[in-house]
Amino acid sequence: MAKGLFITLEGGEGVGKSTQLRLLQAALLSRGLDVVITREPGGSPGAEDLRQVLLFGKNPLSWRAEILTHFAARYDHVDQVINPALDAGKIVICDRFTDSTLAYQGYGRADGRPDVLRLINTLQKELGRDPDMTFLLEAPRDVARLRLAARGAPTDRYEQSDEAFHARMLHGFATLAEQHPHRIRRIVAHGASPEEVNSVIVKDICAHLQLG
Ligand SMILES: Nc1ncnc2c1ncn2[C@@H]1O[C@H](COP(=O)(O)OP(=O)(O)O)[C@@H](O)[C@H]1O
Ligand SMILES: Cc1cn([C@H]2C[C@H](O)[C@@H](COP(=O)(O)OP(=O)(O)O)O2)c(=O)[nH]c1=O
Repeated sequence: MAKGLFITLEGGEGVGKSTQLRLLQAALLSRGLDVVITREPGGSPGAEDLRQVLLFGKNPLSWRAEILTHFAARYDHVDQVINPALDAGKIVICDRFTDSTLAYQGYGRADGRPDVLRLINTLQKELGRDPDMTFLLEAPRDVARLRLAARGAPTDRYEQSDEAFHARMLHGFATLAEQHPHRIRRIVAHGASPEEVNSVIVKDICAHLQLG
């Protein structure tokens, strides 16, 4: 069976993940590579339904229910979209994946509580699909907030969380990057144009694929 490449983009809101996703798709397609772009929560029809509940549902879920719902969406997305594309030898690039659950639910909501991290890591292990490469886009929170205000999309449950939540979440991403230095590459996502940020990421992917 052909083996594809599974790449994820991570980071706080407004750091430029969606922008990089589109630029990466174009850059890799122009090199003749077969690319699928997708996002979480969502990415499959059923998971997109769950996204509405997670981001815009009127009633807050308990922490266990919130984590299980993110993983219900993720299992459907992996089963119906990500695994079939990887099995067909494609490059799959996903805007957010399990590192976001660890950072937002594990660190942002639960401040790194061991039982919460354990539940997330157990669900991830059972899922059986880990990213091959992860790009963690980093920009100061003030810069990201200005970009979000300029973007003007409707704000979801997580964007409305207080600054202490965001600080814990960003600390979570930094901790994950320290724990997984071979998989997670930290990318400076401010003070440079989207195209300049993109060229750093494309270079890294091409080196991984041993392309010139
Ligand atoms: N390197 C960059 N410099 C300045 N603005 C950027 C950069 N990358 C993205 N943006 C802008 O910032 C806003 C948020 O970017 P977006 O890709 O939607 O972030 P995310 O998906 O991480 O929330 C968008 O309006 C986008 O055009
Ligand atoms: C995948 C995932 C996302 N999230 C949050 C992070 C984001 O605030 C939100 C997804 O919103 P989205 O608009 O896709 O991201 P962004 O604002 O970065 O462009 O869901 C979690 O809390 N846990 C998760 O497992």
